Amino acid sequence: MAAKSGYTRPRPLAEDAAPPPPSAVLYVANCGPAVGVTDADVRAAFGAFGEVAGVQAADSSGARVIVRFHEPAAAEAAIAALHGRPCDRLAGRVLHIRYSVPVKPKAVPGGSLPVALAASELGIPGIYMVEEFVTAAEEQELLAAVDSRPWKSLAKRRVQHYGYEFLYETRNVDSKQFLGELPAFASMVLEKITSFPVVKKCTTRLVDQLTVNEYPCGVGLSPHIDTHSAFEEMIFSLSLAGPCIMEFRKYPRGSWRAPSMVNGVDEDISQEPECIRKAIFLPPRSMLLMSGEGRYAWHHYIPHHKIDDVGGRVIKRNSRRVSFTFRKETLLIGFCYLVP
Ligand SMILES: O=C(O)CCC(=O)C(=O)O
Ligand SMILES: [Fe+2]
Repeated sequence: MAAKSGYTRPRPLAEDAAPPPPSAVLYVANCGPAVGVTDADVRAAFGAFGEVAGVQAADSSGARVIVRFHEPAAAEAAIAALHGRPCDRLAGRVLHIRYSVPVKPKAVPGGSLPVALAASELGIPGIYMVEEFVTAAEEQELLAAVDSRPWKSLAKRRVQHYGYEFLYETRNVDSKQFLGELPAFASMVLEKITSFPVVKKCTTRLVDQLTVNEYPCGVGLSPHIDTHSAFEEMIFSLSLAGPCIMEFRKYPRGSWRAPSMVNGVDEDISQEPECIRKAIFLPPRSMLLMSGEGRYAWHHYIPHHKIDDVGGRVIKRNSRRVSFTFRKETLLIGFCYLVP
């Protein structure tokens, strides 16, 4: 019996819910090869009510089938005659018959979510993105610099930490363990950061901690907010080598819980209850600034996709993505502010 009919069982009905609308397609339970009923038997039994267009397995149980008539009237007559009654043509077997419903197409992850190409389209206060923040030559230099240094392997990606070690277990920095100044290879980025369009004044150094993340093709990052108490307001993230989609999620008060850590990796809670979702495309060499509401009230998340739909254009993540995330540890006193 052929599978993949494109139809399935109607959901169990609440008492006051409307039943599936009448159609020419029936979902028939207690019927199929697992209970000794062949395709030909089904055709013979249902053919008495009209021409049968097809008989297919409803699922892998072997005991539920989809019967498609050409005419809805035939399906109606079959339900009236056979549902819940012994069927003579099937040796007295009692069938349970309902109208079937089409299988809902599986959503492409993030597929329905429009992806902004600019922060202004995203409309989250405090999120800014500058394209071509570094040149292609600078990008190559930065990649060569980190590739000549030791990576630390996590479950799905590799990281390097500078300034302060980031402790994934506590989502905090080890402020007692100063690893030293940010490396020389990062100074060109640091200079550019101080002239980032919205960053106006800074009484101390703007950033003092750098996490380099290397994501293999298709690997993302679970939804999180960088610990409020560990880092100051501005978090900069430079994308190199490959693009990604960054999704932002704002959860209604109280409905979000922090993902727990499993072997040093965030538990995937991407299927949590309703939230407002927005997404932006981060091309290689772009710099993202998360500040204010965008940094404190929205979780950021990189979906684990190999292919993304960006405004109808299919973007393949066929290379690694390396990000440089610059933050400021909260220990030192000083402040920077943003031009509104
Ligand atoms: O890879 C990125 O751009 C973001 C990294 C990030 O959110 C983090 O390390 O906390
Ligand atoms: Fe983050």
